[in-house]
Amino acid sequence: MKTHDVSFANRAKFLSAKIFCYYCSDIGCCKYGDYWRQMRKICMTTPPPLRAYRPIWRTTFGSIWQDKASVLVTTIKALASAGDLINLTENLASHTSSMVCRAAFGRVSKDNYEAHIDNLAKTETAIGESDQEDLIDVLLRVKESGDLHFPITNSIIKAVIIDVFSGGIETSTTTVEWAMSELIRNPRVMVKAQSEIRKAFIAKRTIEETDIQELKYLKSVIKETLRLHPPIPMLIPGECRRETEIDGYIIPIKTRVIINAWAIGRDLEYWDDPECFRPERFENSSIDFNGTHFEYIPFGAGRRICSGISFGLANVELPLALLLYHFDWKLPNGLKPCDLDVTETMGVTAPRKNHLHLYDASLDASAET
Ligand code: HEM
Repeated sequence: MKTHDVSFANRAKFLSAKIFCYYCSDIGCCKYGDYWRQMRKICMTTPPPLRAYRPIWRTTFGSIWQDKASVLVTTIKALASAGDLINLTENLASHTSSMVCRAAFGRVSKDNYEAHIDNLAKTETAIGESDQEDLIDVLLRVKESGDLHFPITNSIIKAVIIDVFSGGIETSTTTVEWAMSELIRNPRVMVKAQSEIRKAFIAKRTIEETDIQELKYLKSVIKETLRLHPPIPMLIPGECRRETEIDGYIIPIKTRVIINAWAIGRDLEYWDDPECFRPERFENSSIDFNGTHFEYIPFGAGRRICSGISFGLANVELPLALLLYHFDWKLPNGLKPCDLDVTETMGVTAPRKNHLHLYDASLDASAET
């Protein structure tokens, strides 16, 4: 991934990607080259006011972020006060999808795709000027600006939206779901994480992004979760672009390459007691998921590293912090932490096989006092 990254920067071709991603015209599945470079630049690297991911950024760190998070808390509080068992998996999936929909479609429902085109014709603001624009608006404006080596079509816009949906929803939901599972299985870590958050958030009316950045232990909990449960355990399969020699082996062109990030994160050669959930291993450690530490690659590495890391993390940090701040989670039916089923599903992503059901014990505690 370090020395030969460019040789393996193509994606393996799948019929499903051809169908779902408009002949692989999205960023995640397209061939490495100038088209990929243009699309990644439009989404990420142009100055912030112009970049297409800007509405994602604004949604994540703006007031919508707070509103959606408070809906999550209110919904769960209502279920908890009725004494219901809470299906955390479903609630988290619904929260993350509504964040992603807001960033992609704005207030207009997806059925009104044509309304975005009408809006574009009516308004005269330049790209990035309006604070109301969503991802589709920005992409349509980039398309209209015309100054591109590979002109953007409506199909390309749809393919980029598919990337945001397929890359953005299940990954973050799965991460929070596994973090909650590991915290339930490790009560010591749960207590430590909750006390950090409760100390930091006490007397705060709203939680800002900067408040989350202060939560050092929570960040280690998330890193440890991504080590043991990388949401895309085999990354996105790559394809060899030119014959390459590695350690005396000749890798022929078009060889499909699958990298097992799940196994790398549990490799005894690099990790002490790898099966143990111990966030402290990341304290005073420079190991990060930015693609430069090859023993830890939950977002991949090299040229094709995930382009949505900030959005993905924000969609993990805030809901997890709020779940730990507002509720005291317990397993139902007197189950012990070690009884929690942690079977994974097989697939592109690896969520829990069974939904995570917990109940809020804070009401029991207040009833006793
Ligand atoms: C916790 C959240 C997330 C995780 C763990 C994650 C993980 C990954 C991984 C493992 C890859 C493949 C990297 C490789 O093959 O080397 C990837 C690629 C990608 N991700 Fe994410 N992702 C997350 C969130 C997001 C979000 C929120 C978006 C969109 C806004 C996104 C968009 C993409 C795209 C477009 C690619 C393809 C990049 C390329 O081929 O150039 N991801 N992600």
